[in-house]
Amino acid sequence: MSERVLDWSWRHLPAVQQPTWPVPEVAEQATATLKSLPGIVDIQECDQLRREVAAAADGRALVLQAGDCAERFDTSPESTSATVRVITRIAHVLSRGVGLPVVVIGRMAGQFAKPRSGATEERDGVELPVYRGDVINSPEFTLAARIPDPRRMLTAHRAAVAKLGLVRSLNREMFVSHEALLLDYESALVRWDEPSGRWFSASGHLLWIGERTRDPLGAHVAFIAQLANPIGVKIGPTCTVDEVLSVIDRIDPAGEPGRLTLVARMGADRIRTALPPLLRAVVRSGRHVAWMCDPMHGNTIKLGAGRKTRRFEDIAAEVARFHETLGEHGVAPSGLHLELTGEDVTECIGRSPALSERDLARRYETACDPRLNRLQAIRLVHLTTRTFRKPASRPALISEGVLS
Ligand SMILES: O=C[C@H](O)[C@H](O)COP(=O)(O)O
Ligand SMILES: C=C(OP(=O)(O)O)C(=O)O
Ligand SMILES: [Mn+2]
Repeated sequence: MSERVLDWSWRHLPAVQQPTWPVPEVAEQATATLKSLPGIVDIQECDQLRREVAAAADGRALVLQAGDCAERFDTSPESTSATVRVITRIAHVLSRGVGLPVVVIGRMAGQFAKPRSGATEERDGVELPVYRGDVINSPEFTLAARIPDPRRMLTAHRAAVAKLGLVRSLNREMFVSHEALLLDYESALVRWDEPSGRWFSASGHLLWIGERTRDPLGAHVAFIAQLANPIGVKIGPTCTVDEVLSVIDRIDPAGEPGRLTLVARMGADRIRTALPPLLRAVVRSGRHVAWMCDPMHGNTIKLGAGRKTRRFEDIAAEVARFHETLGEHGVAPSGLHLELTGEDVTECIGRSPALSERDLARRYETACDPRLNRLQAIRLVHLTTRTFRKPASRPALISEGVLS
């Protein structure tokens, strides 16, 4: 990390979920331009966030990371304001409810790239390349919209700068984050900090690696390991003990406080079996990371018409079971990772606040995954404060055999 030459050997490692640009020269021009542009965030703020995540890892604070699944270039300022307002509000509810300071991080100002389950999408017998986020293509169901366009990387930079300005005018302590998925974009926004002798990503304060790109031997992990920013890694129910320990070794070899957050996204029905072996292995290995709960991505279901939704009850149950599991292992819960919007959308269903399958047609506006609306987000955080518990002490757990 302290060499002034960035290691590009990750370019030779397997990189999944990348677009094939139709004209590679246009992509090269776009990334050359990106490299010459000012960064979006500075390293002092990234360092500040790392210290705050370290407090969350120690149980002295909580992190609330939230925003759209797929952020759009053309999100209106009114819609952004509504989302920042609801995030700010639930951060207060959480803070008051658990009696800890809450660190607020938007999935914003750069959340423009989406990993997908399939390369194509079919509608009425027509098959087109899948939408991969505004930085790559556009969601309209036409061939022209779905062809990857590398010039979108420059639009993403402009949109992120504008969004960060707006977000900061609404909530000055707020940080921004996104999935570091599109390696051409991310690598063009790496900057050198001369005073501290470190490389960092100027594309967002915290970057995370998704469930589909967390291969410890893959390009994403090798790339991100060189950056000084706080880093998140999503872990799903198929993650093995070896994988999680290897990811920690690669991204946080020095055990730096606040450096690494593991974001569990297991699903309400799998968290009680999938998370304990990983937690135990990490605790026993003596590594100290922050543990957050993403109760969204393990609970996506597809309804008849192919529309994705999530049941509010499953989301709330996963948070409760996350708290229960961490409590049993003497580990402090470090916070929540949510997909939400301040708009009154009808994308997730549930009994309270009541929304049924029939309501989905009314305001289903997400470009990728179903988000909590304002009332659902507020209700979820109230429920979260009820099941949150500070961990019992380690010696008690060892004598009970939980950590033996
Ligand atoms: O946001 C997460 C992923 O991009 C999303 O869950 C994948 O969705 P898909 O299964 O529709 O491709
Ligand atoms: C793609 C996402 O999540 P995961 O990698 O956990 O599926 C996401 O956060 O939108
Ligand atoms: Mn998503």
